[in-house]
Amino acid sequence: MSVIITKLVSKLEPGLKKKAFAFLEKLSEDPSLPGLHIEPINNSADPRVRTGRVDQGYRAVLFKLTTPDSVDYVLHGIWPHDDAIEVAQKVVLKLNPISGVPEILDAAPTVVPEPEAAPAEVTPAGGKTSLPPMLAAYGFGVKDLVDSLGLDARFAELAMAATDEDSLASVVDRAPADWQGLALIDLIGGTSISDIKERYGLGQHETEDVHSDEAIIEGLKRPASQLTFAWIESNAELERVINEGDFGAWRIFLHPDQRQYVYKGYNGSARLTGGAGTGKTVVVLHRARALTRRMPTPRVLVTTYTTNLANMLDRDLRRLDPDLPRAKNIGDAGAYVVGVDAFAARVVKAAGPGIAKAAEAVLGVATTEVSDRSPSTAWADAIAVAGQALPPQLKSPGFFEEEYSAVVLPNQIREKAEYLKVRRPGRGVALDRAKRTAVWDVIASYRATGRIYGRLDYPEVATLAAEHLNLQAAAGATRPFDYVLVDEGQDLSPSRWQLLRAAVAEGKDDIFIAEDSHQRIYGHRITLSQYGIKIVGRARRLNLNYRTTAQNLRWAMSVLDGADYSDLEGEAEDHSKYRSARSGPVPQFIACESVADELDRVADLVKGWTSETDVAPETLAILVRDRNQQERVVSGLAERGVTVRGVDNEAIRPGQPVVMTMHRSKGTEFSKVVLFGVREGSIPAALRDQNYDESAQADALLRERSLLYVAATRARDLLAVTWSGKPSPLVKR
Ligand SMILES: Nc1ncnc2c1ncn2[C@@H]1O[C@H](COP(=O)(O)OP(=O)(O)OP(=O)(O)O)[C@@H](O)[C@H]1O
Repeated sequence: MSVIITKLVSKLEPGLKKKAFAFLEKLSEDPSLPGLHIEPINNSADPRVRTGRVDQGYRAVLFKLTTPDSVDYVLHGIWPHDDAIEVAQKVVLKLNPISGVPEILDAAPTVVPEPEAAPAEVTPAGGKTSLPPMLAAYGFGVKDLVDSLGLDARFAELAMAATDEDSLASVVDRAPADWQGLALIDLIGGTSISDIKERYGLGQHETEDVHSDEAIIEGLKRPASQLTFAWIESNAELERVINEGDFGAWRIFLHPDQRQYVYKGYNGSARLTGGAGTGKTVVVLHRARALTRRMPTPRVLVTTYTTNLANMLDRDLRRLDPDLPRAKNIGDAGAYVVGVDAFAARVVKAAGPGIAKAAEAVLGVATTEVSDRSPSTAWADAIAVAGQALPPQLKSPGFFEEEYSAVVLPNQIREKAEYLKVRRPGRGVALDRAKRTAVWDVIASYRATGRIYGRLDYPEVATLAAEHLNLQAAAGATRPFDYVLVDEGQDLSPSRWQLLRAAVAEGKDDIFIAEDSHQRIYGHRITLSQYGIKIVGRARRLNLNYRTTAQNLRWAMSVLDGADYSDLEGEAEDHSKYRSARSGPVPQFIACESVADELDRVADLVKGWTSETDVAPETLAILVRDRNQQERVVSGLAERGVTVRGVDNEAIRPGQPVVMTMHRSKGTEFSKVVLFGVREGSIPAALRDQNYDESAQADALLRERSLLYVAATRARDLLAVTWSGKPSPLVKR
């Protein structure tokens, strides 16, 4: 006996959650328990309908499905007693005859809201013309939607009347079933009807009896059904779904594409691209669980660039499955979640004196002093000490960081003679022999200082760790992991990739990478194949944005317009395919006269938001370009009577709206977001340190665009963009 829930369960009123859980827990134990009162209803349109007693005032409406193998209950929802009886009398569970997806429908005809008036377009002369319906312009008619896909006829009519993406998104919001809304989004995204049918498993079962219990149970297993219906594996899982509401939906109701990437076996490394909010992290987490559940329990590394994000992955993996086996130490069976630099440091620490061999190979010195990190001024100091022969434009810490991490470390260059000969593909700035010699002098000084103080920088630690694992493997040791999963792959530098390559042997499902090159805010463009990670045809894409409304997404994508991005295999990236399943207000743009004025306006905005009922203050955020601005906003708002919390490395805590840098906002999400100080000169920031090369400048500008894109896509519902003086050139209205 199982309980099958629908998404409605995650939308229960707070006061009802505990009781709903107790009811469903008992139901899955034994439906005949007397307190449950599972009873049929007189004159119900569907004889399988049952009601059950949740408490004195509330009743659940269920369908009882009986097959030779089991008796299952589908929970439709929970309502006050009289409403529940009314619902129970008229609802019917049956297969949609065309799509083969089970649907819960009213037997009585429904009243569908009238289509919204088509938005009007203002002509230059000031007159108004109506826009043509959008789906018709794409060549689709009601017949395609209803007869080929099986969409509800009234819903299809509404969809046909939509004249642009926003009005279509608001129609999608009212879809009678999730798959119907998503099919529309796919259609305007250019997916063919036959591909949509395949993706959602539609229309391949036309001969089934639409009312039989067996056919309905089979239908509930199809990809389209799994967007709305779910079998509950355990009471603990049920409790989590009920308690966490919409925010927990990702744990249960995967999109068919997401599901495929979670469970698919790959003949090697694979890569998943997708815009912000398309569920890449969701796939990484589910896939990590699926891999960890293989028998015997394998060793699974889940990693990403920053510690903050690794902590969030760790928390969410626990939320997804608190019982998942966890590895305590590197090399133990179970899931091991850690930031990539912390992983490198642990490998190096665990090696003890054994790290000397790797240090000899990478740095040319068999040091074992590897626990301290270089200060952020180390390159500037080395340039000051040993950079006299450098041409002025190369006196740049940015140049050295990149040269060291892209050329010197990955090639294990230890001496000047090696550096004079090394190929530097992909590096913009050309270096003749004299320049190379001058550059090497600085690198040698940097290394010498590191040795004196026993310090290494992060890329050095990663390279040492990679070399150590490779040396051990060459001596016959097994690599520490069976599977590696990487989130935010676009931010990793060559030495981190070398480390991850060294952490797992080449083989089936060895490395799974989620990435979005539009969100690269650290590091430089690289291609994976250079570091032994071969994707070869195992790259896939997610296009549906679950987080951001269509209106906010459109603005966020306008920030990327006109810039060239390429993915981790060097292919051009296109953002025009991303679509949102949600609709909301257009972003607000607030031009201010001065910073004081901007703070006044933002204080009013935030006061308004926090005064609304049902708003958890920590779901509101103000995102800023840097730490100074963060402090200014926190104190400026405090002076205006608005208490907000500046968040740096610590986790977000409940109770107050959050102020954080755009960098720190990576991977987070909020209901309402202000992008503060989006003015000329602030973003893009003045790029003083990138003057050594045009391509470095262009890359730095790309990262600035990405930063604004990352920040803009943190908002689930509302986005406001403010500035004082001139707006950033990236702001298009
Ligand atoms: N199948 C789903 N059902 C419901 N919500 C989902 C689903 N997939 C993703 N989401 C929600 O969408 C939001 C974005 O998901 P996620 O963080 O995985 O996206 P992402 O692609 O990693 O985003 P980013 O690159 O911006 O960090 C989250 O709130 C998540 O809960």
